[in-house]
Amino acid sequence: MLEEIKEKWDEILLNIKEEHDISEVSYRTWLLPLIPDSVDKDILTILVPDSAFISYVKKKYEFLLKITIEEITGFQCELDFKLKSDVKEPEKENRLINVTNNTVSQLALQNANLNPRYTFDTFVVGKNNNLAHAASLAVAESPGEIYNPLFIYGGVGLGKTHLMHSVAHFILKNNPNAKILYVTSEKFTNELIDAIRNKNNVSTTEFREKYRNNDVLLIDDIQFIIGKESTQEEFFHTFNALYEAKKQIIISSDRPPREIETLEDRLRSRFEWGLTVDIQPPDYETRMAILRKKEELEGYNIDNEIIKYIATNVKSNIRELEGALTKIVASSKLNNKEINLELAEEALKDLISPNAAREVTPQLIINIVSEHFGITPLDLIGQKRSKELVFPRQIVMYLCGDMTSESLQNIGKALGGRDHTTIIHGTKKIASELKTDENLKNTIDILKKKINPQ
Ligand SMILES: Nc1ncnc2c1ncn2[C@@H]1O[C@H](COP(=O)(O)OP(=O)(O)OP(=O)(O)O)[C@@H](O)[C@H]1O
Repeated sequence: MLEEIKEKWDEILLNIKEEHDISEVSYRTWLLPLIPDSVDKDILTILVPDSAFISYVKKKYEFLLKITIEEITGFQCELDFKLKSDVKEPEKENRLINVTNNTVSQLALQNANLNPRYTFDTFVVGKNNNLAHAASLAVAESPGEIYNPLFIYGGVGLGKTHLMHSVAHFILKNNPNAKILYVTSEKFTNELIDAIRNKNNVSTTEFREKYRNNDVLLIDDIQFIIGKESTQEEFFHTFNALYEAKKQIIISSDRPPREIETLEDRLRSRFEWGLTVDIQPPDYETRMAILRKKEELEGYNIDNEIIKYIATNVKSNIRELEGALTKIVASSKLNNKEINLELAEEALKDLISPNAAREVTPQLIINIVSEHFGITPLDLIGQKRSKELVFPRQIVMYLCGDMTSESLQNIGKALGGRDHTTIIHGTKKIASELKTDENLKNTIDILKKKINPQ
């Protein structure tokens, strides 16, 4: 019987997918990895790659597997799920998940505050994020039902935001009317400050409605509400209201709840009610797969040697990994030169040099501030004077004065060759606004923590 089941296994899995309308990503995550291993009397043993998800696969797919096996092979059986690594050597694998028809409307994405590029299809699964990916997918399939809250933690630029948005996309695709809101903890805090002061005529009641009236609330970088008592208090009530109504909450942080020292105990324990999963830095194979995926998405055509060079040298941050690829392509276009190893080495010398590590420099501040405000470093140091650029530029001036020992001349130089009087003016302006503007204080606080996380 085992032979027949093995022979027809693909057919069985595909049948489940088609008959029960299982999405491509769920099919690849839960069903494709299942392996029929042995038959003993009427018990079929199936191998599962991850222990944390045996119970999920059982709950969601055991019945479907049983009836489909019977339908296709005539074998009436009970199923026993075993961990693959207990039986066989684990395999190395990176799965590129390709789901094409993305039908979530632009408006729904905007309302929920989602990045259209951050979906499960563009997320590369490797050993470093396997569990976080599977947990996110399980939540996307059954929001509010299994892991609530889902708490995802990991270092800078490792894909926490990408995963959170993927869950939201998936839910919106299945249910376009789902009410979903993604927000950073900075935005949550600033809106709360505004509501308490009744700025822009937003009352605390409206604030509460906005956050509590959701099917799914995604809150990013929760570590930044640490130490802010009134925000923690408000978030506590938001959490309770959503949780009691069985609405899904997904939280990200740079560390697990137990390591967020100033987090109130009542929040810490609530964060641990659901499932906590981490994302680690990617291994070499995953870095290669991410670079290839990026290459494919952007339509680049880059020699394998160059991809290997980047994957070997940029290790701990996926944002930097992607940035390295973009930098090489930009450098080739700008200098009108073919991409080769020499050009790659030159383009990445700052990133890869051993001294490039975490010293607070004007360049680091420029990079972090521009990312925070969603502008490019080139625009930030450029000559345009629109409000969206002037404000972050002045913040950079202020932070360079506060966090580095660079001279005004050097700060001006890093900011595209500006005069020292401009730097003094910008710095003073921010310092004076800081005296009265709570939102700005919160933003500067967060930027400082991003620049110097210790
Ligand atoms: N597994 C992955 N596959 C493909 N792209 C990835 C993956 N992980 C991260 N990325 C990409 O890396 C970049 C950084 O990811 P993201 O912003 O999600 O990180 P983060 O962990 O939220 O960072 P931060 O701590 O700064 O908030 C994004 O462009 C994202 O698409």
